[in-house]
Order: sequence, then C-alpha cells, then structure tokens
Amino acid sequence: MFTEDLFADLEVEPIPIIKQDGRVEYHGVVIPIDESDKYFDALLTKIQWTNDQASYFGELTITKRKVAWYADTAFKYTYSNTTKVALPWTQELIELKERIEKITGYQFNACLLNLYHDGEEGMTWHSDSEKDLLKNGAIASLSLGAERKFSFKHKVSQETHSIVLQHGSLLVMKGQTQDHWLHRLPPTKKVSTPRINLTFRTIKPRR
Ligand SMILES: O=C(O)CCC(=O)C(=O)O
Ligand SMILES: [Fe+2]
Repeated sequence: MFTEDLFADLEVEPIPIIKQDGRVEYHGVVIPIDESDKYFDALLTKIQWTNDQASYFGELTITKRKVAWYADTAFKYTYSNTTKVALPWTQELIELKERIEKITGYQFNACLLNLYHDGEEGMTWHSDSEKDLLKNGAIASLSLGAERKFSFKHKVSQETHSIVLQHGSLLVMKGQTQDHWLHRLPPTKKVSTPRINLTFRTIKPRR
C-alpha cells in the first residue's frame, strides 16, 4: 500500500458512537485549530444571530442561545412552533459546507447555527425530526469554540452515550438515529466561553 493511501484511510475513519437503531459517527477534529479559530471569529460577527423561541409546556419563552438559518433557497422552516425564512449562504458557510460534504460524502442544502454564549446555555433532550427535514437524512454537526459534552439517550431503553465535542470537530448522525435516540447539550458551570455549532441538514424539496 502506498503511504498516501494509508494516510487517506487514517484521516477518514470515524469513531462509531452509536451502532444500533441508527448510526452516529465522530470524525474528531476535521478543521485545523488555526482555521477553526478564524471561522469562529468570522461566524460570530457575520452571521445574523437571533434569539430563538422555545415553547415550554405551552409557554413561549425566548432563549439566551442564539440561532440562524441558512440554505440554498429562502425556504420557510417551522421550528419550535415559529416559522423562519432561511438566509442565503455566506462565503464561510459555503466553504465549510463543501468541506463537510467532501468528508462525509453527503450533500446538504441547509444549515442551522447555534451560538451558546457560555456553559449555562445548552439544549434540552430532543430529536431532529421536523417534518421539513428529509426522513432519515444525515445531519452533520460541526463544533467551534468551547468544548462541550454532548449526550444521546435511547427513547426506549434509556441507554446513554456521551462524547466531548472538540473545537473544529465533526459528528454525523445518520439513518434512523432521530427515530430512536434523543440528544442534548447539557448546561455546565465549568464552561465560561462561547461555542458555535453548525448542523448541516437536508430539507425536503417542495412539491
Ligand atoms: O449544539 C449542538 O451540538 C447540537 C445542536 C442541536 O442538537 C440542534 O441544533 O438540533
Ligand atoms: Fe438537535
């Protein structure tokens, strides 16, 4: 085997986190640290961050966490009972999307970004199974900034798996993962710096 082939294999071999009732793979750091630092700064200033609304036992609350939606088309997307219109891709998002597509072999047409200002902001147990998303489509999650713990819980067996998402790392959720597993970003007092998460997704084509 040529040395190049050996390296190519080493670089693309992700670690399986979940192997039953779906599949979750952790690719580790895929964007080198210096580049990840630059992307973090660019996204922090150039993305149109807005506060998210969450419906909590029927009460609408504004989250401290900020979000933004970008996509191929200005599609309307319903999320947490609110309708948003996606913005056109920025240069940084196109670059990141192309890199993630090359690594994963999947194509994406939308991206949800989350900005967690510190460890007190997180996201509660949920699965990403909104009706606008392609059923069983892959979701590629890129993390920038503060390292945070991320957890999965099986909907029936309650089995849990946790992983630390590093600066510049990629996690991919595939197949039936959203049908069988919940995931969350638990809040923590140990983290005082911000984190940006980008989840590349596939929205169903409109008919
Ligand atoms: O911040 C993360 O790592 C995950 C975000 C998430 O689960 C979501 O946006 O649906
Ligand atoms: Fe999610």
